[in-house]
Amino acid sequence: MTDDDLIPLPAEFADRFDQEDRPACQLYVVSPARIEIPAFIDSLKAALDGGPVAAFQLRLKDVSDDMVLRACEALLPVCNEREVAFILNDRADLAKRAGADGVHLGQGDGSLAEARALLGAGAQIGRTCHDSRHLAMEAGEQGADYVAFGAFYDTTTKPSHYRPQPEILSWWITLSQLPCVAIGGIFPHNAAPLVDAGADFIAVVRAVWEHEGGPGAGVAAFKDVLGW
Ligand SMILES: Cc1ncc(COP(=O)(O)OP(=O)(O)O)c(N)n1
Ligand SMILES: Cc1nc(C(=O)O)sc1CCOP(=O)(O)O
Ligand SMILES: [Mg+2]
Repeated sequence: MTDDDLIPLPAEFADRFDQEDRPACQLYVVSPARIEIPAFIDSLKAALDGGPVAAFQLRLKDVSDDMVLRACEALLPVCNEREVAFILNDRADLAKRAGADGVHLGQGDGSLAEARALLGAGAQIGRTCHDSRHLAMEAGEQGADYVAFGAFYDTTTKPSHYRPQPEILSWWITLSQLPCVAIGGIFPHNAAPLVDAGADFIAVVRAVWEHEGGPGAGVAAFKDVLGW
């Protein structure tokens, strides 16, 4: 099944969920693919103290399981102290061992049902859905806690040939109460169309970690567009 096979919602469903009840869009900070512990502990503290951050994702690539677990051990307390959700990327098994608040799973990162069985009802489980309405509906049916669409803009962090339009966010929030995340090439200057379209979260890497003023300034720069 492709998105072309989807039947449009009947008009009477258009205001099925009262959008007034939806919380304002929040910031979801994703780590660089490589970090140095312990130096990154202070970088994370600076980022999380730069403004209200709802969630932090540890997204390490091409490192050992031991390194991921050591990073979790160092960074989880920083998030816990600030009541920021700690989400581990890719690996439900390591999320369980580390005591993470949840896991983000791409389409090739394993089944949502298995992750739920492992992590329990209280865990936050996110699913990458690229530009696909079908994948998002499937993720919702399979028990995801949020769906992520992207990449909305060009990004060197994770080059992607998927390019959703902001309208997919508006479509999703009309259809589902499950939160949606917008990701990919998002900076303060280009976030407004995604916020306006209904993103519950905007997820960012370079906007925070490559900000010339440091990660705290990177987070603080979202102040106006997120209406803090
Ligand atoms: C919030 C969020 N959205 C999407 C992704 C991408 O996940 P995935 O497709 O598995 O790619 P990798 O990040 O694992 O390279 C994400 N990590 N977080
Ligand atoms: C991790 C990730 N996932 C994407 C997706 O489209 O699923 S885009 C992306 C990278 C986001 O990094 P930046 O904010 O630096 O562009
Ligand atoms: Mg992945």
